[in-house]
Order: sequence, then C-alpha cells, then structure tokens
Amino acid sequence: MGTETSRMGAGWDGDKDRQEGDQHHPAPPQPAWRIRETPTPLPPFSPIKAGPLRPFPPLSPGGGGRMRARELGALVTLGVLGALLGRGALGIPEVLGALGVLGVLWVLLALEVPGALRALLGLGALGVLEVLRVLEVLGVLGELGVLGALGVLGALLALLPPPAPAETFSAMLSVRGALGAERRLLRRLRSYLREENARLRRLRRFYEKVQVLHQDPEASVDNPLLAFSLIKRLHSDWLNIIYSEEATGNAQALHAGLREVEQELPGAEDLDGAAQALMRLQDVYALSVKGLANGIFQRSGTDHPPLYSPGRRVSLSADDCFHVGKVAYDTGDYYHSITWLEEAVSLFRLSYGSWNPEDRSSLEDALDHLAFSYFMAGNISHALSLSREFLHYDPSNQRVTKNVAKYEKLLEMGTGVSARPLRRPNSTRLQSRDAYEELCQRPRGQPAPERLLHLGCSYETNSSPYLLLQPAKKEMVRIRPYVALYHDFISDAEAETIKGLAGPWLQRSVVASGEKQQKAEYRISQSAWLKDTADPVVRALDQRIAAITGLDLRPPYAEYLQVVNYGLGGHYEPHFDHATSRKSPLYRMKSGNRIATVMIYLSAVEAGGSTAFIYANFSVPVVKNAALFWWNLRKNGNGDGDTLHAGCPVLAGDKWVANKWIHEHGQEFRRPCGADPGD
Ligand SMILES: O=C(O)CCC(=O)C(=O)O
Ligand SMILES: [Fe+2]
Repeated sequence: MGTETSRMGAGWDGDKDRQEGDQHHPAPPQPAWRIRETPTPLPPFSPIKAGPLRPFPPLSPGGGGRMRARELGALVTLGVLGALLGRGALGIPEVLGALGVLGVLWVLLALEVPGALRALLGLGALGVLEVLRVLEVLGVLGELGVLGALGVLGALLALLPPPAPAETFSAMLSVRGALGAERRLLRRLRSYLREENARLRRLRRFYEKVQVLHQDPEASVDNPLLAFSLIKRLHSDWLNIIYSEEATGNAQALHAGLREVEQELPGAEDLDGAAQALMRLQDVYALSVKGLANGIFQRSGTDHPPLYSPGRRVSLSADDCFHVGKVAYDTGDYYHSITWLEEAVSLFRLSYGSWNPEDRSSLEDALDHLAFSYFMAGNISHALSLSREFLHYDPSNQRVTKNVAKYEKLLEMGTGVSARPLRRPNSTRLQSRDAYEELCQRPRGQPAPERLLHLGCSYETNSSPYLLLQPAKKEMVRIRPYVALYHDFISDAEAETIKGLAGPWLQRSVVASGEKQQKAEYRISQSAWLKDTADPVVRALDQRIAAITGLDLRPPYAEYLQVVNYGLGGHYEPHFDHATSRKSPLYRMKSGNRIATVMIYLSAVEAGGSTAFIYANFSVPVVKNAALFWWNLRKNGNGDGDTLHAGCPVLAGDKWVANKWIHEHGQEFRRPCGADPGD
C-alpha cells in the first residue's frame, strides 16, 4: 500500500480534552432523563421490556454468522487431532503444527481486511513457514522444533482479539458504502420476484384447470381418464403444488443473497447511532419532529424557510418514528421518546388496517411505549387514555389491563398531574449548550462594526519564497482569539487525493480522557492519520502550512495529518485542541503542547457542520478547500480558554476536514514569548 498511516509515533488519535471551566474529562454518565417528581411512591408498574420487538431469525444457521461456522470447523478439526493424538497416530509436535496452520488460516479468514491485503498476509504466513523450513534444513531447528514453533505461532494468532465490526453510522463514507449492500439485495429481490411471479402464474394455470373441471357438468368421473387424473392429482399433484420445491429454492436464493452481504449489514449500534443522530439534529437545530417525519427540516414554531431543502423529499414511516422513539425509550429518555412516539402513533392511526411487510412495530407497540413514557413523565391521564386505546385493539393484554387499573387509582388519588413540563435531558452535560446550539444555528456571524476595522482580506506572502508567486488569500475572522481563514488553500484535486488516501484507513475517532483514548458520543466521526511520506500531496500541504504559519513542522514538532470524515449527524462537541492536563497522551511526543491548529475543509456540506467558537461567540461555516488557523496557546504558553470550539452536527452532506496540529517545541524563535506575561 502506498499510504503510510500511523496510530503511534508522531500522531495521536486525537487529544480532545472536553471541558468547560474546570470539567477535565468526559463526565461520568448521569441519568439522561428527569425523574418524575411524585409526592407518593408509585406502586410497581409494568413497563414494556427494553429489547428487540420481534427478533429476526438468525442469519446463518446457528445464529452466529460465518464466524460461528469457522469456529465450529476449528472445533471439529481439534477433535479429530485430539483423537489421532490419543490413538497414537500423531505425536504432540505434529498436532501442535497442525494447530498452528489451522490458527493461521482461521485468523486470515476472520480478518476484516480487503481481499488483496488478506492475500498479502497469506503470503507473509507462507514466508514464515519457509523461514522455518530453511531453519530446519540448516539444522538450527529440528523437525519437531519447526512444528512446535508453528503451534506457538498459531496459538498466538488465535489469541488475537477478533476484529471489531466496522461502524456504518459514524462516517458518511461508510453510509455510502452501505448503498452497495442494498443494491445487491435489490438485485436478489428482483430475481426472486421474477421467479415467484412465474411460479404464481403456473399455480394460477393449475388452479384454473382444476376449477374448470369442477364447474363443468359434462366433466364426470365416469370418464376413466378424468377419474385417473383426479386420483393422480390428489395423490401427488396437489402435494407438489403445496410443498413447492421451486418456492423453497426461490426463498433459499433470497436468503443466500442476504448471507452474502451479512458482514456489511449495519448492527444494532448503527441503528442506535442513526436514531441518536436524528434526535441530535432535532435538538441542536430545534427542528420539529412532525416536520422531520414529513421530510421537512423546519425550525419548530417558526415559518422561516427550512434549514435544508433536499432535492427529493422523503418522509419517515410510522415504524421509522417508532424506532427512533424506542431508542430514546430504552435509555430512559422520555423527553425524546414522547415526541417520536407521538408521531409514530398518529402515523399508525392514519394507516391502520394496512400493513407493510418491512415493519417490525404496530400501533399497539407505539401506544404501549408512549403510554409508559407519559407515565414516567408524570402525565397519568395521557398514559391512561393511550392504554385504553391499546386495550381497544388488544383487550386480552393483562399487563396493560393492570396498568389501566393503577392509572385510574392514581388519578382518583389526585396524583395524575405532572409537577413540571418534561425538559430536554442534558445528557452531554455541556455547560454552554445553549450558546453552542445558538452558534450552530447562526448563519455566518456578522462581526460587530468596531471589529470590522481590524478585519478584512489580504494576500499574504509571509516573507516566504514559497508564497511569492501564489500568495495566500487570508481572511481575518477574529483578532482575539486570533483566527484566520485561508481561502483556496488546497485544490479540489488535492482534497480528493487526501480523502482517497485516508478512506481505507478510517476508524472511529477517539478522544483523550485522562491518559486513555476512547470513543465518545460527543465525537461522531471516523479518522485516519497520514504521514507526509504517504503522497507528494501530503508533503506539499505540510510545506504550504509551514509557509503560511511560519512554523516548524518537521518531526516531532507537528503531528501527522489527521483526516476526519463525519458521520450521520456527525459532530464534535465543544473541546480544546490543546491538552489541559499534563497527563494527556499528547505529551508523549515530547514536543510540548499543541501551539496551533490548521484545519482544512476538504468538502462542502449542504447544511450544518459549522465550526463554532463558543466563548468567542462566532462560528465559521464550512468553506470548501479553505484552511482555518488559530493559536491554541497564548504567548505565555498557557492554553487560551477562548479557543473552546466545536464541529456542529452535519445537518446534510458529507463533511471532511484535515487537522494539522503544531507543537510548542521548535517554534521558540518563530513565535517568541510575549514581553507581557498576560499576553
Ligand atoms: O469539524 C470541525 O469543524 C471542528 C473539528 C475539530 O475541532 C477537531 O477535529 O478538533
Ligand atoms: Fe478541535
């Protein structure tokens, strides 16, 4: 592979000390909902259990997918080897060797890597075998030693953790990739429909043929031919018709199509992530859920033009809305479950009686979950009327019958009115949530008139010969903190090259939490690190960044280029780029803190996705091919608190950025300390 990436060395998997004020690490989880304030304790109620509605049949026999089949194969082989060992047909070294080969094969099959890479790994394994053989020929290792070494190797490889399934929702590149899987399923369904239609046409012909016989008074079984055919029909024709092998064959082909794409299917966490994304967009952009369900991205309670108008309007089904509500319900977030389940209930009511084969939920499910959400929110009378409606459709349901009795009792006791309206949970514990959301919603911030005096656009050569012929197009965005936007910093072709280089290496972005790095809900994206040796384009970019900033980017003074692709509703909530704790993994580079950030927008977006500077109170909309520059540290070396910034959720489109983080060391003469200690 031409691309060099590194997860160690000069590049860290991000160091995002999410903090505001003195909050240094991602906060410990707190309940995401407000507990209803009820003066008297409630009798135990029966909520609907969290979990799948109607479980899907397992994809592969045995329920565990292809991996399960492989494990089974490995077990059988182990059994056979054990038996041969026991009967003295094989010695321990041979068994160890066979285990080694089995382990290597097993791991190669299990690796979620492209076919070409898998082939390379296979060649590598053969290489190891060859080395062992040579060692054996040279007499360094005996035959037994070689087999033993193979056994150890295989055992070690088998101990490797299984590859994590790829995430779909956290990068738009992966979401787009899922289109391929669906296209293949579509092709399968098309041929299934064609075959089944032909089969049904044949069935109809049989039906009509027999029907005619039964209606024709002339067609009597006195006729021996008709009597024979009746007997034959009842003996075998009808069985062939009913237990149609053709139907089974068609269904099997369809199932095989599903198994083919099994590895690419989004998992439960993807559906959760996608539902959370819709709720995030609802919250951050104050969108009306009714509007969203209708395919309109409109702020609630306003008649402003929509924030985004897709070329083709698509609406959500009742089952779609139910699933979003259910994700909220399962985490005890009744604020969101109520808004989405309300929508689900009204859509199900509208279409009651008609049934979509793809739906997993029904009006009853939605009523049941909504009633319990209202109960948890303290609105007993709503809970009661929805439960009664439920019983109208399913009168024999014991659990809901009991709930109705209890709701009635509570209302009689006068405890049925909510103390306070249900408020949105601050599950992310952002202190500046309102300011952040207001900045995300704001179109490009118009600076105050007195500020305009210092702002403006200029062509900059920065005394660099590199920029003489093509000066940088600099737009000052803010003086304090110092933020500048360099327009046309890269070309479309360069942006495409960088995205193409990073694409195969994207992995869920992580954030620094103390000394560790981990994925977090407040950063939804995938990222990859590119060394400057990966491609001349990356090297040229480094030179250009050095020219405009006047800073030293040679290792270890800067990190590799971090390329980021945001996912569905992808965002990065307020954080600092510099470390705020000496324990941060960022210091492992031994070149100080991150003095400056250069962030390049590699794509445009259709809506949302601005970069918001929370305390400085401005946001920069995505400008394709532009680079945003800011100092994270003040001249005295302290972190600049005014640089708290965020990537707003992407409302529509595919947002890519590339980050270059430049460190303190190496810049001593390029950005000298200020004479003023407060500078
Ligand atoms: O995407 C953005 O606008 C901000 C990204 C950012 O702050 C980061 O990656 O550190
Ligand atoms: Fe950042």
